[in-house]
Amino acid sequence: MHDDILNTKDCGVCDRHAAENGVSGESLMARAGAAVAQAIRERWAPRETVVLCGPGNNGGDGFICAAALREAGWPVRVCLMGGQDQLKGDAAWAAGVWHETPERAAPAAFDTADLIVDALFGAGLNRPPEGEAAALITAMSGRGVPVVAIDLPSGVSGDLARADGAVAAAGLTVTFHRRKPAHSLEPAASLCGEVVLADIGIPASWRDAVQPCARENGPQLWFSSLPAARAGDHKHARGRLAVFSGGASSTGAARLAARAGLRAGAGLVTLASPPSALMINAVGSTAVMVRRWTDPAATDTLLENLRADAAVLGPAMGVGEGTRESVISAARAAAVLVLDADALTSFEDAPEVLFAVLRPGDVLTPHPGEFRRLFPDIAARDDLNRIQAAAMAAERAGCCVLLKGPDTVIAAPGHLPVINRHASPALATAGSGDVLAGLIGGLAAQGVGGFDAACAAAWLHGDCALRLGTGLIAEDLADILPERLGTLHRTMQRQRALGHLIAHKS
Ligand SMILES: NC(=O)C1=CN([C@@H]2O[C@H](COP(=O)(O)OP(=O)(O)OC[C@H]3O[C@@H](n4cnc5c(N)ncnc54)[C@H](OP(=O)(O)O)[C@@H]3O)[C@@H](O)[C@H]2O)[C@@H](O)CC1
Ligand SMILES: [K+]
Repeated sequence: MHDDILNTKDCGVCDRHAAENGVSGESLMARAGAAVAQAIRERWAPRETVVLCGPGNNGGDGFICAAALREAGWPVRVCLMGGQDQLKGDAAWAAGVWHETPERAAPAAFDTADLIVDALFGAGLNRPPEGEAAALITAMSGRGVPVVAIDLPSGVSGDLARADGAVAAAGLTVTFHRRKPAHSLEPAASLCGEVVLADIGIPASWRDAVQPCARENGPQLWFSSLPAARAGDHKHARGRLAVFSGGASSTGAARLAARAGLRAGAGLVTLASPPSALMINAVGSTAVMVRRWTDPAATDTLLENLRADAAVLGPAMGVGEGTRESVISAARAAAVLVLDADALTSFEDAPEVLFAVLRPGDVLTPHPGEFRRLFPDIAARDDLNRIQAAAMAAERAGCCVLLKGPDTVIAAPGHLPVINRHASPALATAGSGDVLAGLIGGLAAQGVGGFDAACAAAWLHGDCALRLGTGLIAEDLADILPERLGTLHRTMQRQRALGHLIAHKS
């Protein structure tokens, strides 16, 4: 599947696997360089182009790209950092395809360029660029013309997905075979600009050699696990969700989550309200039921009385002993727990107490600050990317962890982590996280497993935001969900029908 993400080391394994199966490195490089030239020609008319080649195979791709552009009539110059006699293997072969001696790379080389192809470093970057390399990168980005990165913008670490030194942000990045973490995780993903994935002919048996490290989120991963409403279902059969409210002055978050749970299809949603919030929640809710909740230590009894299938705890509940006690009590009930915000921060001083009561189907939804409070040692490690950090946290917590961000990562023991980029910056608004927790709770209440519920909710949440655009407020998100779910069902039906048709014809 093209939504697989591979670590750079494993991409190298795929290249070697190709060689062992009769596909040479030269052939891979020929296709890689040609794909970059093709992507450029599809986007720009011929213009003065400078290709900056580095000392490794990324530079080799640059030579091939330059030759292909020249062949198509483009005015192209090639600059090389280092001597041509130092090029090895496939890169040395590719330099021969260019037929000319490349110019010695210098910052002034870009002075007349209208387009720059960055083939300095790719997957082989092994330290922050300094000296000559940094000066070339700075000059590339200072020119102010489009930069097309081959595989990765030079200076970006493909696995850690960040740049620790100089980097030139690209308008287009053409990568090969499969995306690497940097194409999907911030801050690197934004430095890549548009990402084009090119097939370079690696045999399908690469899957015998390596495992992806993650996947991009999409309905194909979880659509079949979504509940389909059946005629004759009554509200209790469609899942019961309980959402816990804060006190009188903090009720909005829980109401947002509860409404989202209903929109996600839960048959019955109850707002468990402390006495001070009871009237406010009753007045502020219609289809959502309201139930008096007084004793944190008896939260399990309330959940059992409600016969809750899932429970959302945390949004504006307050940080402290009461919330801690409620979570620990809730974990004794049968309901799947979705823990957000204050339900996470309340365990900052003793996260292991929380992890001890969680079950595999439960879901934690921390933003980076909350993540740091629960997993300080993991968050402090600069040798891990967000995929690895979330996966390690999920193993430790023993449940699903959804680490929020523009590149939300969802990880759970036994599952390949998923990155959700189907979202919009407009989601950075008050209450949007409460809606997400409610959507997960609503799906979990209907029997969707915690990991699938988190993946589906993250995608649907983002889909609603993309549809609404700038100016959205949290209230809008859940209300547009039925329309988005309808569109998704129709799209998936069409795809299935098309799949049947193709299978039938072939
Ligand atoms: N058949 C294949 O394998 C295929 C590979 N493909 C392409 O190959 C790319 C990977 O190639 P790669 O492994 O040669 O690494 P690459 O990114 O060129 O850099 C390594 C060179 O850079 C140097 N260097 C590193 N960091 C540095 C720094 N900070 N500052 C200065 N120097 C630094 C490092 O030098 P050294 O560490 O030895 O000093 C070494 O010389 C991949 O991204 C894709 O584009 C495609 O064609 C598909 C087929
Ligand atoms: K590059």
